[in-house]
Amino acid sequence: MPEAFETTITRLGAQGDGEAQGPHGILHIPFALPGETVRLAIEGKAATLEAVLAPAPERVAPACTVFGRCGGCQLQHLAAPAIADFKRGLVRTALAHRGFADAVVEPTLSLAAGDRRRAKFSVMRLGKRILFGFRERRQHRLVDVETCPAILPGLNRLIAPLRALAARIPFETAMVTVLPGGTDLVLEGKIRLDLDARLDLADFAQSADIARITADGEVVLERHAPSLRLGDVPVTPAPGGFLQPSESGEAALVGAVLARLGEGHRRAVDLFAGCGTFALALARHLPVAAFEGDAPAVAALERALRQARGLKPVTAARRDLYRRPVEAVEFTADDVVVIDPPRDGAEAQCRTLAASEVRRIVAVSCNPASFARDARILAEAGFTLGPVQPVDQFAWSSHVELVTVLTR
Ligand SMILES: C[S@@+](CC[C@H](N)C(=O)[O-])C[C@H]1O[C@@H](n2cnc3c(N)ncnc32)[C@H](O)[C@@H]1O
Repeated sequence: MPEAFETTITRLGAQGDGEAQGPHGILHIPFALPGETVRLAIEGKAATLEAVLAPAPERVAPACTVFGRCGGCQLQHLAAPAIADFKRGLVRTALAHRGFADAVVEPTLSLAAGDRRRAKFSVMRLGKRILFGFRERRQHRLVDVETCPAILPGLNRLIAPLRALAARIPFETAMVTVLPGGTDLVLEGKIRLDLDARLDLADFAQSADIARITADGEVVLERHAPSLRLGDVPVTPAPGGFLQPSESGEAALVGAVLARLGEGHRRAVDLFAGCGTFALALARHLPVAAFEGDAPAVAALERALRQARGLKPVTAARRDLYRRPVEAVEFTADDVVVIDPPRDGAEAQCRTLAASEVRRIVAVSCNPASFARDARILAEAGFTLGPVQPVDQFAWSSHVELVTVLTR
């Protein structure tokens, strides 16, 4: 039997849930905000928000009708300035946890919501009914969506046609990326494509203006290259390959990296380079050695380099930087290193950087906790952490990125 409980929320936890002291320990209460008096239903350790008795001044009406059920957003009920403060706090806390309590953390650079160029939709078939949308928060169920305020209008326009396609072709997920050069569609789910299905996809590509369709790893059709410009070089990413989630986010991160390059370097080393977001911008200024683990991303970068004009020399190497980080002796004191690892961070790579002669590292991270761990390795080898810039390109989620520089 759930127990009714009234309390005041003390803080927002790392996942964006309100936290309060409950009868048997700390409670995590989704959609409750600090300072609010709330009525909860408690069952074991789980608390559900029943009513907000005294709302916080920062509470706002959510932008989406399925907010609260959909797993995509956690913070639509919080005003933008408070989200920016919360994310700055997440960075501060992660740094303090690793002994950087004195680090300068700048105000969050927040990018507008509604800009995301990629979405991964899931499909669930209930008899004749098709659910098409996003996973529910912490559930396997699906929230049927007709529109999403976090994504570009060009992506929203594809929801209805994709839902109709799902009634004819049994895919389980559809990842769509809207790029200036065309839309890329990646379908997955053990799809067997007979001739009729292939013709159907060709008609769909024509009517919905899709540039390329890939199904379970097979490029089924490419009407033209779904490309974007990175560092002003046309690049066609591999199907579903990593890209920054929005054009504005990409521009903000590239700008922040270039602003921290410093002077007098002979070469930039771009670690975890993807298909060249930073490498191609850096190559306007310096020769670049790019390293990346994903073979299709390296191939995309190499293809782009063959067409590029006016760049300094760039090498692109496929390398698993977890198992085989670039060794200390492969760097020189004249290198500036740019590093942008996945969420797990770059512990092994930072150990070889610590042992190298490198004096300047521009770090980009999507996980303040793994960044702080890796920065501690570098600090113990004499690096000083510069001002840290939080960047929020995932409006309404609890994610935050950061850019900074470490020097010695
Ligand atoms: C956060 S993304 C950054 C990509 C690129 N810097 C950009 O901004 O587009 C991290 C990149 O690390 C790559 N990656 C993941 N694990 C890796 C590994 N073990 N070794 C090398 N690269 C890896 C991913 O393929 C992805 O391209």
